[in-house]
Parts: sequence; structure tokens; C-alpha cells
Amino acid sequence: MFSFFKKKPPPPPVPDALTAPTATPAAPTPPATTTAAAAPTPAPASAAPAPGAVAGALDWLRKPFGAKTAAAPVPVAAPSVGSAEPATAVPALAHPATPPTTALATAPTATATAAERKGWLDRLKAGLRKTGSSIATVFTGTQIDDALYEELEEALLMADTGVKATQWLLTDLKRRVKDTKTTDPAAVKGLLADALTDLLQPLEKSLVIGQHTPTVIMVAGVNGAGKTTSIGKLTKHLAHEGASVLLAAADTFRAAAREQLGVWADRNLVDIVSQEGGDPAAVSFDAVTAGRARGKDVVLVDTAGRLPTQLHLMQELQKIKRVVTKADGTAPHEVLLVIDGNTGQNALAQVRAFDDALGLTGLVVTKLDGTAKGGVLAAIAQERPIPVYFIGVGEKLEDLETFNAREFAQALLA
Ligand SMILES: Nc1nc2c(ncn2[C@@H]2O[C@H](COP(=O)(O)OP(=O)(O)OP(=O)(O)O)[C@@H](O)[C@H]2O)c(=O)[nH]1
Repeated sequence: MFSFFKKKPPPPPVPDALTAPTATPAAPTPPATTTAAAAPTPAPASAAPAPGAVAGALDWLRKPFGAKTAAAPVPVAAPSVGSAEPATAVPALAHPATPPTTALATAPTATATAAERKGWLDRLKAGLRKTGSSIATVFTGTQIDDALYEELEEALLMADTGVKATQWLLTDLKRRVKDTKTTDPAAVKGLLADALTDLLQPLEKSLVIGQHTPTVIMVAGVNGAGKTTSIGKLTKHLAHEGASVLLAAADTFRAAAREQLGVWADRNLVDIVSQEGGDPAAVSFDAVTAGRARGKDVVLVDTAGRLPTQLHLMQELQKIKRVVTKADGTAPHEVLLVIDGNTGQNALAQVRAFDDALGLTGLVVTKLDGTAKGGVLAAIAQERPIPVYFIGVGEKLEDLETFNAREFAQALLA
């Protein structure tokens, strides 16, 4: 399961964040706190499973992160789960607990069973039904004529595919129909699925964990897009795989956001650096520094929701990114934007704006359940082909999955 993790080099010496205020942009008051189950004692039955026992636990994520090699499993850090006692607040970095390392059992394939795969596909199809039904009805006639293409154009635009992607698809489809000498409208649907798959293909890419220790992932998005929920799902996934995760609650203003992230941290027995008030960049700096000191596999930085039009808040995000780089010259390794798939073309505008401000490396598209606007991924592929690492079709853990171009194209036309 963990063959994609590289053997960890010993963590480089890092300054204690509490004694290196010069590198921190603003002295945070009160100090950021880390809550964690820090004692590396054996986990009780009710706690997260021991690393060796998690084989298959994450089959819901069929393609978990970019597999590096099919080499033998390498030792990775055990999750910092030890005690099931309630987490107590301790000053950040005051007790840098180095988690024990342990070798995992032979890595199984990260492929889900056929039943699990079908279950996910069914959920994806159900989620996209509102988008797909209007497109699919175009192909119920008896002739391939201008009326069919006009109807298809309308349906694609209604699905928020956008003008450019719609035109591209229509041109490509007509060429495919001509090349294959297709005369049956029902067969045109299959050709459209092929055209869509080709268009969406550049978005299909895996998130790679393990090239850096820690892999620092910054997560941004507008309010309510699903950032914290997606981070929670990913945390659970990573923790169950045996990765050690540290969460940074860089939304220092909204107590509920910190609490929500804290719940995920408690549930998964992972560390969290959070702070009431103060500078989100300082919290992020402390978290990355702590992540390095403790040899964490992943640091996930949850930022506050903001609109791209709120320039000062966009500048704040840029500052967070800069300061994270001060804490670790190679970080952030990933800058993810979480978008609500239900917002259609607005989501595309968000991708453009956040990419211009931050240089995005990946997307998480949530709420594709029950949306009539699933075509927006085609628009993103056409205009800003940033990899879609995960898509969400519901609020449950298993409703977050990796993106597959063909599956998505087929679900969209189901
Ligand atoms: N239906 C559905 N709901 C989702 C999905 N992902 C997240 N949600 C819900 O969307 C709502 C907002 O999610 P959050 O994770 O709090 O969003 P956020 O981006 O962190 O919000 P802010 O911190 O306010 O910016 C919650 O009710 C989630 O349960 C999804 O894929 N499908």
C-alpha cells in the first residue's frame, strides 16, 4: 500500500519555531498550539488501525497518489497515534515527538475490488445524472443532422461546458462522425464520450506523496467549497495508510473552521497546529517547521475561504505561500484549489483567479452530486488544464475519489 513512499532521509536540522521569531512574519499571540495524541504507545483497538493492519483499508481510493515504483515496500513513519486519551493542548513544538518508524507489511495493490469500483461509479453516475440526462436525450432521434448538433451545443452549454470547450467538442465530434462514417445517432454518443475523454485526459494525474518530508500541501478556495471536509477525508485516508499527518488550521479567524478541523484531527489522532486570531502565515510557518522537526509525511494547510475579488485576502494567501517557503525552501509542494462543482462557470473563474495568484498544482472538485453543471470540468480542461486530484460526490468518506477522465466522460453521458 505504501510503496509510493520514498525512504525518508533523516530530517534536516531545523530551528525551533518558538526560538526563531525572525523567520516568522508576525509574532503570533497567543502562541499556536499543537494538539495531538503524542505518546507513541501501542494504539488501543478503538484507535486508528496499526499500520500493518491497514491493508485494503483505503480501497475506496483506487489510485491513491502517484505510485512511484513497484519496488519492495519501504519503511515509513507510523502515524502519530498512540494514545486514545483526549488530546491536550501543548505549546507548538514544545514537545516534538518523533514518531516511531515501522516497516509496513508487503504492499498490496491499491486497486479496489470490482464491487467497490462499481459502487463508486454508480455514485458518480447518480451524482452527474442531472447533467447527463439533458445531454443524453440529444441522441434519441433517428438522424445525425444540424438539429442534433444544435441541440447538443445547447445541452453542453447548459451543462456549463463553456463556449470554447463546447465548440472544440462539436468540431472534434463532427470529425469523428465523418472519419467513422457513423450514421446512427446512438453511436454518436459513444463518439462524444471519446472526445470528452480526450479533452479531460490532461486533468488525470495523481497526487504524489513521499518525495519530500514532509510533503506540504496548501489548500485554498472560496467559502464553503468543501476545503475542510476534503482535508478531513484525505487525512483519514493518509492516517489509515500509516502516513503521519500534521494539520495546520490557518483559518485563524473563524472558530468553527478550527473546530471542524480539530474534530478531524481528533478522529484520526493526528497533530494539529492552530491558533485563535493572529497571522495565518505564522500558523502555517509553525506547522511546516513542526512537520519537519517531527519527520511528518504530510502537512496539510487549511486556509480560510475567500473570494478572488477580495484582494487583501488573496494577498494574505500569497503571504502564506511565501512564509511556508521560508520554513521549507522546497515547499509548498502542492497548492490545491477546492472548487464546488455545482457553481459551474463560476468555478472556472475561481480556477483562473487562484491560479494567477498562487500558481495552482491541483484541484479538488466537490459536490458533483446532483449537479447540472458537471460540464465545467471540460471548460477547465480547455482553458486551465490543472490536474484534478480528487472529486467529491457527497459528504461521506467514500464519496471522495481520484479523477479518471474516461469514467467521468461516461458518467456525464449516462
Ligand atoms: N453534497 C456534498 N457536500 C459536500 C461535499 N464536500 C463538502 N460538502 C459539504 O459542504 C459544506 C461546506 O464544506 P466545508 O468543508 O466546511 O467547506 P470549507 O470550504 O472548508 O468552508 P469555509 O471554511 O467556510 O471556507 C459542508 O456542509 C460539507 O459537508 C460534496 O462532495 N458533496
